[in-house]
Amino acid sequence: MKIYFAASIRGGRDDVKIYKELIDFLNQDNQVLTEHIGNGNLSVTSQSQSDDKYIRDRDINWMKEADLVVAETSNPSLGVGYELAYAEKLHKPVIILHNSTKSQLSAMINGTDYFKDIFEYETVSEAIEILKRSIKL
Ligand SMILES: O=c1[nH]c(=O)n([C@H]2C[C@H](O)[C@@H](COP(=O)(O)O)O2)cc1CO
Repeated sequence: MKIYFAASIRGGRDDVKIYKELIDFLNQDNQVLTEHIGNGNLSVTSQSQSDDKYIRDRDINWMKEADLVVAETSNPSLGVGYELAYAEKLHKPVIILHNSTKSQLSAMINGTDYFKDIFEYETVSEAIEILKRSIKL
Protein backbone atom coordinates (compact mmCIF):
# COMPACT_ATOMS: atom_id res chain seq x y z
CA MET A 1 0.00 0.00 0.00
CA LYS A 2 1.00 3.61 -0.49
CA ILE A 3 1.77 5.49 2.71
CA TYR A 4 2.02 9.24 3.26
CA PHE A 5 4.45 9.66 6.17
CA ALA A 6 4.20 13.10 7.80
CA ALA A 7 6.71 14.57 10.26
CA SER A 8 8.41 17.84 11.08
CA ILE A 9 10.73 19.57 8.63
CA ARG A 10 10.74 23.34 9.27
CA GLY A 11 9.28 22.67 12.73
CA GLY A 12 12.69 21.16 13.66
CA ARG A 13 14.79 18.18 12.64
CA ASP A 14 15.87 16.80 16.05
CA ASP A 15 14.02 13.51 15.44
CA VAL A 16 15.06 12.86 11.83
CA LYS A 17 16.78 9.55 12.77
CA ILE A 18 13.50 8.29 14.25
CA TYR A 19 11.62 9.32 11.08
CA LYS A 20 14.19 7.41 8.99
CA GLU A 21 13.81 4.23 11.06
CA LEU A 22 10.01 4.37 10.83
CA ILE A 23 10.12 5.04 7.07
CA ASP A 24 12.61 2.19 6.52
CA PHE A 25 10.32 -0.17 8.44
CA LEU A 26 7.22 0.91 6.51
CA ASN A 27 9.08 0.64 3.18
CA GLN A 28 9.81 -3.06 3.75
CA ASP A 29 6.33 -4.03 2.57
CA ASN A 30 4.83 -0.75 1.42
CA GLN A 31 5.70 2.32 -0.58
CA VAL A 32 6.36 5.46 1.46
CA LEU A 33 5.61 8.38 -0.87
CA THR A 34 7.35 10.95 1.35
CA GLU A 35 10.71 9.23 1.88
CA HIS A 36 12.53 12.59 1.85
CA ILE A 37 11.26 13.27 5.39
CA GLY A 38 13.83 10.76 6.69
CA ASN A 39 16.70 12.37 4.79
CA GLY A 40 19.25 13.72 7.29
CA ASN A 41 20.54 16.21 4.70
CA LEU A 42 17.13 17.90 4.49
CA SER A 43 17.43 20.69 7.05
CA VAL A 44 15.03 23.33 8.35
CA THR A 45 16.43 25.81 5.81
CA SER A 46 17.51 23.59 2.93
CA GLN A 47 14.54 24.32 0.65
CA SER A 48 13.95 27.92 -0.39
CA GLN A 49 10.65 29.78 -0.17
CA SER A 50 10.36 29.82 -3.96
CA ASP A 51 9.86 26.03 -3.93
CA ASP A 52 6.96 26.21 -1.50
CA LYS A 53 4.05 26.03 -3.95
CA TYR A 54 5.72 23.07 -5.65
CA ILE A 55 6.21 21.31 -2.28
CA ARG A 56 2.64 21.93 -1.12
CA ASP A 57 1.00 20.83 -4.38
CA ARG A 58 3.25 17.75 -4.74
CA ASP A 59 2.52 16.68 -1.17
CA ILE A 60 -1.26 17.14 -1.51
CA ASN A 61 -1.18 15.02 -4.69
CA TRP A 62 0.77 12.32 -2.82
CA MET A 63 -1.77 12.43 -0.02
CA LYS A 64 -4.62 11.96 -2.52
CA GLU A 65 -2.74 8.92 -3.87
CA ALA A 66 -2.05 7.43 -0.41
CA ASP A 67 -3.97 4.54 1.18
CA LEU A 68 -2.81 5.49 4.67
CA VAL A 69 -1.33 8.51 6.47
CA VAL A 70 1.18 7.92 9.30
CA ALA A 71 2.13 11.04 11.26
CA GLU A 72 4.92 11.37 13.83
CA THR A 73 3.83 14.38 15.89
CA SER A 74 6.30 14.63 18.80
CA ASN A 75 8.07 17.66 17.28
CA PRO A 76 5.27 20.19 16.72
CA SER A 77 4.99 21.21 13.05
CA LEU A 78 2.53 23.51 11.29
CA GLY A 79 2.89 21.44 8.12
CA VAL A 80 1.99 18.19 9.90
CA GLY A 81 -1.05 19.84 11.51
CA TYR A 82 -2.18 21.03 8.08
CA GLU A 83 -1.60 17.57 6.58
CA LEU A 84 -3.62 15.91 9.34
CA ALA A 85 -6.54 18.27 8.74
CA TYR A 86 -6.26 17.56 5.01
CA ALA A 87 -6.24 13.80 5.65
CA GLU A 88 -9.46 14.20 7.64
CA LYS A 89 -10.99 16.21 4.78
CA LEU A 90 -10.07 13.41 2.33
CA HIS A 91 -11.28 10.69 4.78
CA LYS A 92 -7.89 8.95 4.69
CA PRO A 93 -7.09 6.41 7.42
CA VAL A 94 -4.63 8.02 9.86
CA ILE A 95 -2.19 6.60 12.43
CA ILE A 96 -0.59 9.13 14.79
CA LEU A 97 2.57 8.28 16.75
CA HIS A 98 3.45 10.61 19.60
CA ASN A 99 6.21 10.58 22.20
CA SER A 100 4.61 12.40 25.14
CA THR A 101 7.94 12.69 26.98
CA LYS A 102 8.88 15.23 24.27
CA SER A 103 5.71 17.32 23.97
CA GLN A 104 1.98 17.33 24.62
CA LEU A 105 -0.07 16.61 21.52
CA SER A 106 -2.10 19.60 20.34
CA ALA A 107 -5.72 19.60 21.51
CA MET A 108 -6.68 20.31 17.90
CA ILE A 109 -5.40 16.85 17.00
CA ASN A 110 -6.11 14.95 20.21
CA GLY A 111 -9.57 16.49 20.42
CA THR A 112 -10.59 15.58 16.86
CA ASP A 113 -12.92 12.57 16.90
CA TYR A 114 -11.80 11.55 13.39
CA PHE A 115 -8.32 10.69 14.76
CA LYS A 116 -9.05 7.40 16.54
CA ASP A 117 -5.63 5.80 16.15
CA ILE A 118 -3.42 8.02 18.32
CA PHE A 119 -0.63 6.01 19.98
CA GLU A 120 1.94 7.06 22.55
CA TYR A 121 5.42 5.53 22.41
CA GLU A 122 8.83 6.14 23.96
CA THR A 123 11.25 4.02 21.91
CA VAL A 124 11.43 3.42 18.16
CA SER A 125 10.96 -0.32 18.80
CA GLU A 126 7.68 0.47 20.55
CA ALA A 127 6.60 2.66 17.63
CA ILE A 128 7.40 -0.15 15.17
CA GLU A 129 5.42 -2.65 17.27
CA ILE A 130 2.46 -0.26 17.18
CA LEU A 131 2.75 -0.01 13.39
CA LYS A 132 2.97 -3.82 13.09
CA ARG A 133 -0.23 -4.18 15.11
CA SER A 134 -2.05 -1.38 13.28
CA ILE A 135 -1.14 -2.22 9.69
CA LYS A 136 -1.50 -5.59 8.07
CA LEU A 137 2.00 -5.86 6.57
O1 LIG B 1 10.38 21.00 2.43
C1 LIG B 1 9.30 20.50 2.82
N1 LIG B 1 8.85 19.33 2.28
C2 LIG B 1 7.70 18.72 2.69
O2 LIG B 1 7.36 17.66 2.16
N2 LIG B 1 6.97 19.29 3.73
C3 LIG B 1 5.74 18.63 4.24
C4 LIG B 1 5.94 17.19 4.64
C5 LIG B 1 6.00 17.18 6.15
O3 LIG B 1 5.15 16.14 6.66
C6 LIG B 1 5.49 18.54 6.58
C7 LIG B 1 6.45 19.28 7.49
O4 LIG B 1 5.97 20.59 7.73
P1 LIG B 1 6.90 21.70 8.44
O5 LIG B 1 7.99 22.03 7.46
O6 LIG B 1 5.97 22.86 8.69
O7 LIG B 1 7.46 21.09 9.71
O8 LIG B 1 5.30 19.29 5.39
C8 LIG B 1 7.35 20.48 4.27
C9 LIG B 1 8.51 21.10 3.85
C10 LIG B 1 8.98 22.39 4.45
O9 LIG B 1 7.95 23.10 5.11
